[in-house]
Amino acid sequence: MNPSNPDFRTGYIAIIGRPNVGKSTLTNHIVGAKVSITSRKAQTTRHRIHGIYTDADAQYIFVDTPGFQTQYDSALNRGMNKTVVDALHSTDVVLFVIEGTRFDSRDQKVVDLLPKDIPVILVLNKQDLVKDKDSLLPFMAEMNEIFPFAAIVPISARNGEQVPRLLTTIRSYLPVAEAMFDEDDITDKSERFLAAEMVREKVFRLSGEEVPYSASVMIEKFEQEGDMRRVFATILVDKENQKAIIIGHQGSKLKEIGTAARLDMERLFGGKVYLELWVKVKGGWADSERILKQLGYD
Ligand SMILES: Nc1nc2c(ncn2[C@@H]2O[C@H](COP(=O)(O)OP(=O)(O)OP(=O)(O)O)[C@@H](O)[C@H]2O)c(=O)[nH]1
Repeated sequence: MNPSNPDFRTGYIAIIGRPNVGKSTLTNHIVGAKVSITSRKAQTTRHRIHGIYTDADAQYIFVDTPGFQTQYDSALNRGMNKTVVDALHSTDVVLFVIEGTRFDSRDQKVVDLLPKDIPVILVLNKQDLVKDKDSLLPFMAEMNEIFPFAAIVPISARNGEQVPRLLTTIRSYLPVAEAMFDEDDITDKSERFLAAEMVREKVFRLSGEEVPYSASVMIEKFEQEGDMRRVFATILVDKENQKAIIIGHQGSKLKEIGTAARLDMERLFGGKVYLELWVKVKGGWADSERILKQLGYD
């Protein structure tokens, strides 16, 4: 127990919601560092990521679940949905994020997964985009009919509006317990994992619509010598034409991806990074359980 605060609380919080509602943006805003990746494209977060935020009264340990996949059915997506469900049952509070004052059939699919034995807070994100503020109260009343939410909190993850209130609400559902992580721990994921996420984010951001979500990144080697890190990574794609897009004219796109990823790594790791990237074609990997295991999705 924290002797200076006998009511200090610590707990796990899962964030769930269909793709693109702003789950990563919310985690990043609270945790204050880029541990999870955001992108305009849906389905960019595949791993469970713990973001940790500690203040004088509580330690919030966030599990950022992957977007609940309702569209495709491959080994990867089945694994992702299982991760979502597992994450929910090992937490103290679940945040269910939806957009503004919209609730559609994809959100309903997520509601069907919500646990009945853990408090679920409904987060109405992107309030900055809601024009008709009068629609909020009736919408909240409607939402109360579809599930016994512990609380409903409208926020804007992008500008941080009402996020402190969300934290206070979450805290009231966390158990009284001492902190589990050092105060400046941002994530329990390894630098190796974060390096792969950063490369993957740049591939999505910089190679445009032609490269689908099947692109993945394997770290072949990660070495550290003092403050200097050497990262050797392979970008795996499905098809030859995707490989050509990622490499670009005379390697210009790959260079752009590499530079952007390296700068992000240097910022997060706090030291120089040497990054070497390759691109390989690996047909049909999304359906191969063996390769998924190698990549760490089990
Ligand atoms: N206007 C506005 N945009 C937001 C807000 N929160 C998130 N966004 C945007 O919505 C898009 C999706 O946000 P993400 O945080 O990647 O969404 P996600 O739910 O983690 O998505 P997946 O990883 O695909 O499951 C991004 O372009 C964000 O900038 C908000 O409060 N207001």
